[in-house]
Amino acid sequence: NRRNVLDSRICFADGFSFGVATASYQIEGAWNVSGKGEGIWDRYTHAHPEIVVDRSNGDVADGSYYKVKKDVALLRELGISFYRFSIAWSRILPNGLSNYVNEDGIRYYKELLAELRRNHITPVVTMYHFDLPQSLQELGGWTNPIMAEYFVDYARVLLDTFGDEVKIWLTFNEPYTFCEDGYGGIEAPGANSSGFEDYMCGHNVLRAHGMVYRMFDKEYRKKIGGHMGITLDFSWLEPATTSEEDQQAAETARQFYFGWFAHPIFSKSGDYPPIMRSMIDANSKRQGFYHSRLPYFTPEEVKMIRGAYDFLGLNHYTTYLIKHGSRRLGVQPSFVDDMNVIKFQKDEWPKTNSSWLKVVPWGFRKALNWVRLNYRNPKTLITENGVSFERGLRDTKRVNYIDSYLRALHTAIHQDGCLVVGYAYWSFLDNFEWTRGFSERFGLFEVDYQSPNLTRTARLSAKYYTNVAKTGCLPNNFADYTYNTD
Ligand SMILES: O=S(=O)(O)CCCN1CCN(CCO[C@@H]2O[C@H](CO)[C@@H](O)[C@H](O)[C@H]2O)CC1
Repeated sequence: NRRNVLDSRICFADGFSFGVATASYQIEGAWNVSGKGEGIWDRYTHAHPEIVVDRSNGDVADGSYYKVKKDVALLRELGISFYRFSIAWSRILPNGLSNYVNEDGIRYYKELLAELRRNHITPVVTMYHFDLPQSLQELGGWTNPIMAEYFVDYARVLLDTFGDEVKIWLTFNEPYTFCEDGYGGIEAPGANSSGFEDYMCGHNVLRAHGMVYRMFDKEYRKKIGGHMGITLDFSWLEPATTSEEDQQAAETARQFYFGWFAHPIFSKSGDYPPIMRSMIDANSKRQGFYHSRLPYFTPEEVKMIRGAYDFLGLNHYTTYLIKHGSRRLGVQPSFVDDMNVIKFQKDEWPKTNSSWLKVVPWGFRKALNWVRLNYRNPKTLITENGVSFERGLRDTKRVNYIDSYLRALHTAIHQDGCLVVGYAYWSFLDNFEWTRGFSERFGLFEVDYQSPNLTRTARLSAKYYTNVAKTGCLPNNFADYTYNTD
């Protein structure tokens, strides 16, 4: 056992696993190498460099495509037990369709998986982390229902090709983010028609997820075994005051931001959250539409999607306050208008290098308990939690963030009974932070983008995290401050 009775450290259960996470477009580079097809983030950053604060892109990024051996050696040094990464759809199927498989793309991921196996590191693979093949976006992308079928074809190629080595699969990373910010906002593909295409995107992503899970469950599980889930992002949403209105507004916001995708899959009844259904139907009617802007599932689809999980992948970074909104008439239909709440953060909450990311560990505990209570305590893997701070190797603030969030997680598990089986820190390396480019660094390892071989250097947080991963306990001598965790 890890500890003796006088040991004051906080320790996680022996079976609890620590890992790190990355995503293909953010680290690989080699955007047009060895047969890889163009993806929507390649197109978007090349056509609209101004959308990224430092006008950078993922053409080169961390060059991870060329650094498999070196990077897995760093993972080994970190002492982590699993590595979450994503596969670039257009590296496997350059034009998105399964009629042409790019063998070199297969080779790259086979090489990575072999290196991980040699180092006894378990792979956790995300099938889709925002990087849709551009050729499929030209067909309307996720707003086109046929995209679900194309995703099933892609998933089948992945399961056939990698199913003997990969036992933990995530279909999607953060559908809220790529549907709302992508089809309703400024991220790729930049459709920017919120209130319409974001709901179409979400509808087809949920269908795609359900179809792939049922295929996995029926055709692959007995052959290759394994577990399949989906990763959802859940910022905790706290009522700004104890008023009935604000408490109602916070619950509505949780259902719109998280329940949009969690309720159809993890709730007992399935389908969209009732509050989303009723508010969007009513708003659409009032706005003169014959059909609700939120599509309807058929009864068969509700059944297919409900319970389509072995575990929940949960990303959590921060917390917001929610106030009730005042009904605004005549505005452009949008997700935010449908929800009709005011979202903000307290000025005194500790800041980071990302404007949206405030350090609020107690929100992590609340989010986990809301999941436990609303979805019957599903087996949960924390697939991302992390923080951006200014550059520098002595990143004590990042150590304090991780230490405080792990304390909140420990309380949620050991006091509240949340069934969390592991934790991945975001991110292994500094990487391309979407519209924030390389200006916001999340890595345990600093990447020197000026150096020709993109040198990786361990920060203090890498040493802290190695101690945690190897002992399963929070060391007493690293963090010099604990943020409020209750
Ligand atoms: O509030 S603002 O309007 O100023 C912009 C908010 C943009 N958000 C940021 C948080 N992200 C969820 C986490 O997103 C995750 O976290 C990591 C760090 O961001 C990303 O690198 C990962 O790819 C992603 O999975 C969703 C998009």
